[in-house]
Amino acid sequence: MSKLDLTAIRAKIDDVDTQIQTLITQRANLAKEVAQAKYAEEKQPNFYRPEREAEILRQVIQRNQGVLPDETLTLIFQEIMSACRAVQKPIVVAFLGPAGTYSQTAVFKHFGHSIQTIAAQTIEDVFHEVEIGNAEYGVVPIENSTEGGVNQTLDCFVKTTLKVCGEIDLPIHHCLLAMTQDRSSITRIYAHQQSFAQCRAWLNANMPSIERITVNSNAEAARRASNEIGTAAIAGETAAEIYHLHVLSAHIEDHVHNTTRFVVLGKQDIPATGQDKTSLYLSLPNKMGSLYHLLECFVKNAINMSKIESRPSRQTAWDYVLFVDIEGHIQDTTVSKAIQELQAQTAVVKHLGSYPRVLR
Ligand SMILES: O=C(O)C(=O)C[C@]1(C(=O)O)C=C[C@@H](O)C=C1
Repeated sequence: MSKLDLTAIRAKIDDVDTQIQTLITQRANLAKEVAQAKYAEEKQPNFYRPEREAEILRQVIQRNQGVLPDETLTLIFQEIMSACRAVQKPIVVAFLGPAGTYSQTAVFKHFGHSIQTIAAQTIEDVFHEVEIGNAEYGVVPIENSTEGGVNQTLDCFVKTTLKVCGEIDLPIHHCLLAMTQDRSSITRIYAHQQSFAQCRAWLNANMPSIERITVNSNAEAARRASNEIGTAAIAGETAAEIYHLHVLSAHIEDHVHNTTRFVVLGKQDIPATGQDKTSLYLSLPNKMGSLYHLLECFVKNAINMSKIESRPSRQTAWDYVLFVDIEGHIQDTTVSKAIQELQAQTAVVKHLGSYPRVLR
C-alpha cells in the first residue's frame, strides 16, 4: 500500500470518527431528554432499564452483518449506554471485592465503565449495601458450570426482599499467580473455595502437597500473595495486573467451558421483553408427590425449567428449599398460572424476579 493510500484511508477514518462522535453526543443529549421525561412521570425514577437495554442489544445483534463479532459490538453499545446513563445519573453498583475479582469484571461487562462501585467484603455485604440504599444494584455469583450453586448467595435469597433484575454470564479462566517466577518455591496457595474446586484436578496433579488456604475472594487471594513470600493465588489476569503478580500457569481450570453466572440485585420489577427468565424460591411440603406436582405445574403450562437446586431450609433438620429458574416472565399468563397452581400446593412460593435472559 502506498503512503498516499494510507493517508487517504486515514482521512476517511477521521471523517467516520467525526460522525461517530457527533452521533454519540446526539445520543447522550437524547438520554438527557429521556431523564427529563422520567422525572415528569416520577419523583425518583429508575434510570437503569434492563428491559430497554436488552432490547437495544438484541437489535444490535440482529443488525450485525459486518466484520465485527456480536460480542464486540455488544460491548461497544454497552459502554455507550453506560455513558448515556451516567449523563442522566451515575448509578452505584456493589460487588464482591476487592478490586480484581471476577465479580468486578461481571459488573463492568453488564453495566459498562461509567458507573460508581462499592467493593464489599462478603456476598452478604453486597446484599446489605443494596438493602440499605448505599448502592442501587449489586452483582453476586449464583452458579458455576463446573461447581454448581454458590451457597452463600442462595442462602441470602431466603431472607432478602431484593429482586433479581438481570443475569450475566462470564467465562472464568483461572491463573496461578505469585511474586516469584519459580513455582517450586511456593509453599501455600490462597483462593476462594469455588476456585479451589474448579481447579481441583490441576492442583492435585501439579501441586499435590502444597497447603491450600480458603479466603473470601480471588482478589483477596492475589492481595495476600503480593504481600507474602512463598505464596501463590488462584485468580484472573485482571488481579495479576492490579497486584503486580506473575502468571505462573494460565488456564488451570479443570473444564474449558468454565463459566460463572452472576445475578443483578435491585429493588425494581422489570417489565417483560419476550425473552425472559423467572427465578423462584419454593418450600415444598414434606409429603409424597410434592416434587412430582411441582414439575407437573410447569409441564402442564409448557414452561421450560432451566435450573433446580436444593438447599437445607435451616429452619428444621432435613427440611429443604428449592431454587428454580424457568423461562418466561411473571406477567406471562402461562407463568402466572403455573405459579398460582404451585401456590395452591406448596407452603411458600417467593418470586425472586423476572428479568431479560442473557444473550447466549
Ligand atoms: O430508554 C431509557 O429509558 C433510557 O434511559 C436510555 C438508555 C439508553 O442509553 O438507551 C439509558 C439507560 C437505560 O438503562 C436504558 C436506555
